[in-house]
Amino acid sequence: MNPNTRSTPHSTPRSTTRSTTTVPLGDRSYPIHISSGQTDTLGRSIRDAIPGISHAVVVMDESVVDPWGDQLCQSLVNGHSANDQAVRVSRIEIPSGESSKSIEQFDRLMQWMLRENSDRASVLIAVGGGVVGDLAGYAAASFTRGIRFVQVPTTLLAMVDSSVGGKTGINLPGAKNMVGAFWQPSLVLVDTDVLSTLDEKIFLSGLGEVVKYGVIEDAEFFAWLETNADALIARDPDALRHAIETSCQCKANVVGEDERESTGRRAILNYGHTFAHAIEATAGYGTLLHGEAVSIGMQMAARLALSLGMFDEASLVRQTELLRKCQLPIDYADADPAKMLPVMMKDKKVAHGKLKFVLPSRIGCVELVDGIDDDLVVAAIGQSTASR
Ligand SMILES: NC(=O)c1ccc[n+]([C@@H]2O[C@H](COP(=O)([O-])OP(=O)(O)OC[C@H]3O[C@@H](n4cnc5c(N)ncnc54)[C@H](O)[C@@H]3O)[C@@H](O)[C@H]2O)c1
Ligand SMILES: O=C(O)C(=O)C[C@@H](O)[C@H](O)[C@H](O)COP(=O)(O)O
Ligand SMILES: [Zn+2]
Repeated sequence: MNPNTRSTPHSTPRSTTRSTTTVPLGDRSYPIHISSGQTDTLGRSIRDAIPGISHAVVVMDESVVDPWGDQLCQSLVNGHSANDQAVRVSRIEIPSGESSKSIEQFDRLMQWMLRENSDRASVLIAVGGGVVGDLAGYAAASFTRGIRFVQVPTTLLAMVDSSVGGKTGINLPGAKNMVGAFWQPSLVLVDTDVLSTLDEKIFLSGLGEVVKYGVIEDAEFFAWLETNADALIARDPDALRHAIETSCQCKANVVGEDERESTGRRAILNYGHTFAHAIEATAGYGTLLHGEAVSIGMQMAARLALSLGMFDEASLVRQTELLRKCQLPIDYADADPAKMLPVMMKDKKVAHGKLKFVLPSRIGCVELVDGIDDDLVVAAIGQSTASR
């Protein structure tokens, strides 16, 4: 584990009303507030955190408008004292699904923001999962060259990963997240109550990124997940809170040390993603959920590390069993190395034509490795199809 990260033992603590983790980025530092039972005051919290807000641009996944988006807009308008100025609220719905991380939806958003007379003082509020967070975050980074924005994540995956760290963007047909910007939010507001309307399969996909944190950085957390996977799947509030807080803390630490993925430190968050993004792009965006593709991708990466002699069989079995417990896919019968390899060469970790992989050396530790023979990569993908 990195010496700067938290080292508390992973017994499950009792939930408290609200906890806060800070993403440490100097004068651009921001809080992640994690609460439960406060969905009717989210707008109030935004007004408290961003005093003087007069125009809110609320970008919502169409599936979360009723009730979460509506509640948030209501409390933005109502939740003010006599001294506050009124807030004008512009709201737009984004079609659900990965295909909305597109140039078309980005263009639609920009044109609409202009029609709504948005300006540099407007604050964009993204309400949804990673798709809306990434798309709306990129809109915030781009409109008038950058306006403030707030992330209100509504999926487990968005709570533990995509709402934190400022990677925003959209997909190109042949490459995930290929167009975008690093643009940090001013605030992340997590309320676990919003998960009550989330489908089981989508909830479980978020566990893919949660397991990732255990493998890349925190062996104790990994062991805690092995013991508490059932509680998490049952959405036990204390287990859920602990998993979200630990994941956010890990991501906040890493982002604080390497905001723009320039030293290699942040690249560890990309564990499993070189394979996962190639699966998503070749299967067709939305065929697999991102967290599912990450689960399969981590298995491919771990098998590759095993074939290089840098990871041991027992650790691979532990990862496989934990992902199985989380009811995540561990293989992808339709994986096609011939199609995936060219897409993998579009990975953002490619530099000077060389691809780097994030590979585990043990549970709790990964390394960046380049110069790997294509045959070994093809074999690691092939094992995914062989076990069908
Ligand atoms: N920026 C980052 O650092 C980062 C990190 C991880 C993933 N991502 C991106 O995030 C995306 C995946 O995010 P996701 O898994 O949240 O997918 P998503 O945003 O597509 O949401 C999944 C589904 O859940 C629905 N939904 C969302 N919240 C709901 C709720 N509370 N109740 C009912 N339905 C709800 C949505 O309509 C959608 O159909 C991918 O595009 C991935 O690349 C980005
Ligand atoms: O925040 C990061 O850094 C990550 O890599 C987190 C990933 O879970 C996430 O899917 C991210 O969007 C991937 O980034 P990319 O740079 O490979 O597109
Ligand atoms: Zn991811």
